[in-house]
Amino acid sequence: MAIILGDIQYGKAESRLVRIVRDTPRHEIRDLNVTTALRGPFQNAYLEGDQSNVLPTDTQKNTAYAFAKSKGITSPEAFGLELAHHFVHDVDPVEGARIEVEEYAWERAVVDGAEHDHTWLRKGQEVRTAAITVDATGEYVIGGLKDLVLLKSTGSEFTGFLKDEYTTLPEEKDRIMATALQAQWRFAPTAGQSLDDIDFEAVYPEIKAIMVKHFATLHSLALQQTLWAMGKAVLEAFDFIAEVRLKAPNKHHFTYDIGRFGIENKQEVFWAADRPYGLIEAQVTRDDAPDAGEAWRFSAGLA
Ligand SMILES: O=c1[nH]c(=O)c2[nH]c(=O)[nH]c2[nH]1
Repeated sequence: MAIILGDIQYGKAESRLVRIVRDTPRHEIRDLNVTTALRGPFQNAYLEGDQSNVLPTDTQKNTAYAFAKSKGITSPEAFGLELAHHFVHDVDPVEGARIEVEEYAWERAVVDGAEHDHTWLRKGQEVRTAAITVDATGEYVIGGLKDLVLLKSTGSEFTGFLKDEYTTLPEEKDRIMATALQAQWRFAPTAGQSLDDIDFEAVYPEIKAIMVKHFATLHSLALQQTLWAMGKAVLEAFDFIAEVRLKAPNKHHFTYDIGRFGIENKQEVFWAADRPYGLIEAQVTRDDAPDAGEAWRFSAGLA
């Protein structure tokens, strides 16, 4: 019997990085949480304590801060590609890099009816995510979001489900449907196109809008059906997106029994339970999608 070292990677997780562009009185802000992970011949660091191939995680962190100024941040995806290219192409032993980015959005404060130049309020909505991998097999970019909290107060039902001796759930023709959506989409440039041709900044709000629209407008027979509609619509809208992965906790809202107090409840008063929750997941893919390769191999699970 031999004990072997399996998969390895190492890096700096969750470098909080804020970039202000202040070339004019009207500043711009990007607020990121950056995770880097390197893959390559680092076995001897584990087996023998030999650091000769190890680019310190501290250096990886420094590189992210340096690039925030020298390369700028046009999008989480493009920033991740810059970092991944650098580690793989410029740092000799590195064979692969995985960069995961979260972005927290800010909106300008409105003061006396006008947008302020250098004061922002944190936007309370979703966190934008990106996961970038570069290695000898190719380059992979995944965009995404998480914690997009959505609720519709009608237009959702759940009936006709399988029942056995343990089923107590009543059929519901008109219910609240709510979730905190996590979605990730894999970019796959079409023929003649490269990742650099994709306008990640323009695509992000459009994907979010498509998903919100289908959540709102589909009369939902189940959260499963809603996820399918959202994922399919994104693929129909963008030929350079190959695959969408969705994860949706079903944030149950139970009609509260105020009949016990002689008060009728016509879907007006609910108990919003936080746990347990149904967890509905789906992958929606083109049947001719290029191979995902290393795209989904994760590091810190941030994105
Ligand atoms: O949209 C739903 N899907 C389910 O699978 C399910 N199961 C459940 O109890 N409620 C719901 N709602």
